[in-house]
Amino acid sequence: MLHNMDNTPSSPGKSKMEKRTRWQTSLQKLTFWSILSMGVIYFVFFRAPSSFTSDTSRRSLRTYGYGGAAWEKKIRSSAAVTSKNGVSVLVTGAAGFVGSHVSIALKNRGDGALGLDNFNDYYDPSLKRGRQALLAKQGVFIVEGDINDVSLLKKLFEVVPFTHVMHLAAQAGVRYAMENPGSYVHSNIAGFVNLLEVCKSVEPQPAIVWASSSSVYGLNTKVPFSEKDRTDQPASLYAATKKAGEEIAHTYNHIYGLSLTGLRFFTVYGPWGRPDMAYFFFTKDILKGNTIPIFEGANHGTVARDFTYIDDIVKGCLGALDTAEKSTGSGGKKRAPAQLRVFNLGNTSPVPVTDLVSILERLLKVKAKRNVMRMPRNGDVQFTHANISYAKREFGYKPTTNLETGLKNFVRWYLNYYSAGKKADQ
Ligand SMILES: O=C(O)[C@H]1O[C@H](OP(=O)(O)OP(=O)(O)OC[C@H]2O[C@@H](n3ccc(=O)[nH]c3=O)[C@H](O)[C@@H]2O)[C@H](O)[C@@H](O)[C@@H]1O
Repeated sequence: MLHNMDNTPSSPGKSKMEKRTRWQTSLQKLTFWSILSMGVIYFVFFRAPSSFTSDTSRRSLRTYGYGGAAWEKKIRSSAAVTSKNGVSVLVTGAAGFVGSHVSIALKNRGDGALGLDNFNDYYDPSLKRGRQALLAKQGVFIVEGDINDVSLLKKLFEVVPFTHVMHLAAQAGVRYAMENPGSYVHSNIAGFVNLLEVCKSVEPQPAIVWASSSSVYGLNTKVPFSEKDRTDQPASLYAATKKAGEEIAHTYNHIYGLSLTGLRFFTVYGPWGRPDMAYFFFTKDILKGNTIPIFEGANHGTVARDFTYIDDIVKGCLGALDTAEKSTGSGGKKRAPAQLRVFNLGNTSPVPVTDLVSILERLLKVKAKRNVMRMPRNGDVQFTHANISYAKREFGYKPTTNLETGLKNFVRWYLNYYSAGKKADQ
C-alpha cells in the first residue's frame, strides 16, 4: 500500500483544497521564517566564531550554566587552603593530563585548587571525565567553562581571591595545527589574553605560571636547548602560538605588573596521558597489531625526544609556583617591576623514538610492526634536549625518572584503565 507523503486526503474537494493550499503556504512561510530566525539566533549566540575583539563573555550562553549558592560553595570548598602556608590556585585545563596531576598534588599538600576546563573533544573526552572523577574524590572541583569566557573568569575571582593561576588550558599537539589552526589561535592566544586581561584587573592580582613548550626551540640545532637560545624559528603553528604566548606574557608583565612564569615542557608522558601523543597511540596500535609509523630524519638521521615523566613535571610546576613572586599591579596599573621567568622542564636525556618503541615492545611483550619513514614536514622537529640548570638553581628541579621506569608506570595504568571496559580506539 502506498502512503500519501504529505498526509493530505487523496481526493479533497476543490475549495477545501484551495483553503488547504493557502493554509499550507502560510504554514510553510511560518516554518521557513521560524527556522531561519532560530538559525540566526543559534549562529549569533552559540556558533559565531569569537572574533578576538568581540565580547567573548557571550560564549557563556553556549553550554555552561553556572552560578548559584551551591555552585559557589563547591568552588570555595575546592579552593580552600588547609595547610599553614598554603596557596589558593585556579588550575585551567584541570581535566587535562598535566592539569589533573598538578591539581591533585596541590590538594594533597594542603593548597586550594579549583579546576577550570572546557572538556573539548580534541581527544576522547571520556578520559577527561575519568580524570575529573579522580579529582572529585580528592576534593577538587572542576568548573566547566572556557578561558575565553571573561564573565565566568571574573565570577570565579569574585568568589575566590586566587593567589595563583596555574594556566595549563591549551590546544596541544604539533601536527594537529595543520588540520585546525583556528583552535590554536582560539585557546593559546585569544584564551591566554582573556585570562591575562582578567588577572590584571582583579584585586589582588594573582601570580601566573603557565605552560609554554619545548617546541619554541623549533629548528635550532645547538643542544642542549638553553632558555638563552633563540626561539624565532618555530616549525609548527602550535610552537608559534606558544612563542606568541611568551611575548604576550612579557607585555602583561611590563604594562600591568603581572608576575609571569612560563614553563617549557619537554614531551611529557605518563599515566592518564594524552592519546594524541606517540607513546600513547603506539601502545594502543602495538597491542592491536597495527603498523606504527616511526619517523627518521634525512639520511636515516635519529629522531629523538627528551621525554619527561609526569611526576617530575609536577614537581617542576610546584617549584615554579612556590618561587613565584607576587604581582605588583593594582587598579589595572603596574606599581613596581614584577617577576618574569621562563624555564625548561625536561629530563636532560634524549631517547631515540626507535628506543621508545623497543621499550614498549618489552613492556607489552608484543613485537611492533614498524614502518620507518621520513619525518613528514608537518610540525615535528628532529631532536629536543633540555638544559635544566636554571630551574635547578631557582627551585631545585631535578628529574629522577628514566623513560624505562616511566613507561612501565604508563603501561601498567594503560592496561588497567582500558581493561576496565573502556575502549582505547578514540
Ligand atoms: O615537548 C613539547 O613541547 C611537545 O611535546 C609533544 O610533542 P612531541 O614531542 O612531538 O610528542 P609526540 O607527538 O608524542 O611525538 C614524540 C616523538 O614521536 C615521533 N612520532 C610521532 C608520531 C608518529 O606517528 N611517529 C613518530 O615517530 C615524533 O617525531 C617525536 O619525535 C606534545 O604533543 C606537545 O603538546 C608538546 O608541547
